[in-house]
Amino acid sequence: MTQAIQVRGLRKQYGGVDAVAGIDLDIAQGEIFAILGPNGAGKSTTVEILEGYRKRDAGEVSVLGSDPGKPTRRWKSRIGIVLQNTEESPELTVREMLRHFSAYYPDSRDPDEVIAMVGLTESAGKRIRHLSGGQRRRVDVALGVVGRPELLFLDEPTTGFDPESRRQFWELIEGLSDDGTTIVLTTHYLEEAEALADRVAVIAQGRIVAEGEPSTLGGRATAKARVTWSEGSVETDTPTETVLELSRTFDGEIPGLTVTRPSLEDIYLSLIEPS
Ligand SMILES: Nc1ncnc2c1ncn2[C@@H]1O[C@H](COP(=O)(O)OP(=O)(O)OP(=O)(O)O)[C@@H](O)[C@H]1O
Repeated sequence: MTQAIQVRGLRKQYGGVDAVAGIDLDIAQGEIFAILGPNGAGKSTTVEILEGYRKRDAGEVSVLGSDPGKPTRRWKSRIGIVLQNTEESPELTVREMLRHFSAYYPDSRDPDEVIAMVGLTESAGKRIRHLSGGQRRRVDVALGVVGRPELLFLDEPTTGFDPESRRQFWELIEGLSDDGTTIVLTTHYLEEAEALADRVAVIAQGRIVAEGEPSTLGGRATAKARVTWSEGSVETDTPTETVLELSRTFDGEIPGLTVTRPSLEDIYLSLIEPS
């Protein structure tokens, strides 16, 4: 499988303190990869190094086959970036902004198509300063994808989105991924990582503490299940058997039955606990 991103032994210090303390990463072409971790864990520093915005102190990094420490114009045009706070021109309309930026790229998407992709068709003629926070975020995303990037970085993309907008955004990202775009996102929403990511990495104190598919991260798939019903609750390795027994006891439907395994959030919280 071709790798979009390869990182070995990445390190970055600020004032003698480790922000990134030796990270290895392999992200395949076409993958949706989520980077999770508490505030200050080193996510943004890592991503900014991959984007070519920050110098590393040590380590080998390859992004789309090039060293992001020596970015070329051509390489930059193959990458889309959606930062946490994009500076936009408040007096331009959404359509003007997109048209303006699309001209920078050799193979850009049609601005109106991108506006439709992010659900802003009805606001295309509005000035940016008249948009809501969530709508501005959609403009950020539109600007990130207008250049038809092979690799898209999204830094906390759905902060401030209402639940419906978030779901629409997830569909947009899945569509981009189906078209072959590699996507790297940081998020504090565990359900977002679960819904979108093929793989996740959890970073804590500058190191990767777990990596894998959301469904199996940290032994999640093999963890004990909790069977709860109206009168009790047990943890068990054999929930099916427990449910069958209960069903016999109740002679049919079990009142208030739920069977759960640890959520991604449960696993995440246990992984980032200070040891
Ligand atoms: N320019 C800088 N100068 C000095 N220290 C910095 C700088 N940028 C980040 N740091 C420090 O490096 C560490 C990692 O920060 P980073 O922004 O990478 O974390 P993060 O995981 O992205 O956090 P968040 O979830 O809050 O965005 C933190 O301790 C932070 O204070």
